[in-house]
Amino acid sequence: MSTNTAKLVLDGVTKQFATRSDSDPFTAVDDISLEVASGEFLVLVGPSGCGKSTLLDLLGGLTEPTSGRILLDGTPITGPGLDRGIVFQQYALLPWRTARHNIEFELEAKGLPKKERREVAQRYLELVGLDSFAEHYPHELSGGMKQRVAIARSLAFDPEVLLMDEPFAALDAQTRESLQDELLRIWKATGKTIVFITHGIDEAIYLGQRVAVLTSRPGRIKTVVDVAIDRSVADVRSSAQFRSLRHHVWTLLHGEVERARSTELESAGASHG
Ligand SMILES: Nc1ncnc2c1ncn2[C@@H]1O[C@H](COP(=O)(O)OP(=O)(O)OP(=O)(O)O)[C@@H](O)[C@H]1O
Repeated sequence: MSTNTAKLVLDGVTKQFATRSDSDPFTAVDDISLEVASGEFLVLVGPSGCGKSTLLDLLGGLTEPTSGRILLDGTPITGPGLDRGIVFQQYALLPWRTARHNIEFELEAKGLPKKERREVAQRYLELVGLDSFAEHYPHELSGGMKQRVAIARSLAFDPEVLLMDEPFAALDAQTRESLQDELLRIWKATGKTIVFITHGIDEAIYLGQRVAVLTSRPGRIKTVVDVAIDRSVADVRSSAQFRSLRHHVWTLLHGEVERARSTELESAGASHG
């Protein structure tokens, strides 16, 4: 049930897709109920195809639930809105605009006057450590820098909720780790509510205050794990607490991956039988 402090409430959310044949619709997300508190960093982790992106699309208002409801500050989400910023795996920057102008472009749509656009873009370029690359075009930036611009662009809108769909998946390990640190710093500085999707167990535990583990098809909430670790120690990922949580989440996920594999084998066997 919803509480006053919940930023997002998912209440019995199911999403089905029509299939080509006359058979039953395909259930991608099944009866998910979950609350995300204001200012919380929640990570969704689950096996491939379990409905993570579908869930994020639902939160973004890009698609509607078949049943159940999603509330933002107590009001049902009916479509995309400036109160939610989405960061995808792909950078989606305009190639003919500089980093600065990519950020300013979206603020134009928001109707901000020129001077203010410039100031806001500058602030967020600084926040993601790219002020000296402001006049560079996307092709002159590394993958990590492009993703920083994409994050800065989303933040510049000042959305209350940031929805991130595997934003660091395409990056090398070092860049990913430094962007994870940067995101945590930004989250602490801005107090945004973040819903972050990943395949990576380490990434989930490193970033999340809570990690929601999804089941394989259809996607349901298997468990929500509280990440109570001491983040002030050096090399958090090597700490005993971190390793124990990693093992816990790995065990939960591994069971789901095995289950998905045997279901696939069964249906392949049935269709050949
Ligand atoms: N528009 C659609 N029409 C039909 N089926 C869809 C549609 N979108 C997603 N699906 C199906 O729903 C299931 C969940 O997809 P989704 O992309 O949400 O999973 P995911 O957990 O994000 O996967 P991955 O981790 O591999 O990115 C998949 O089986 C997918 O084929």
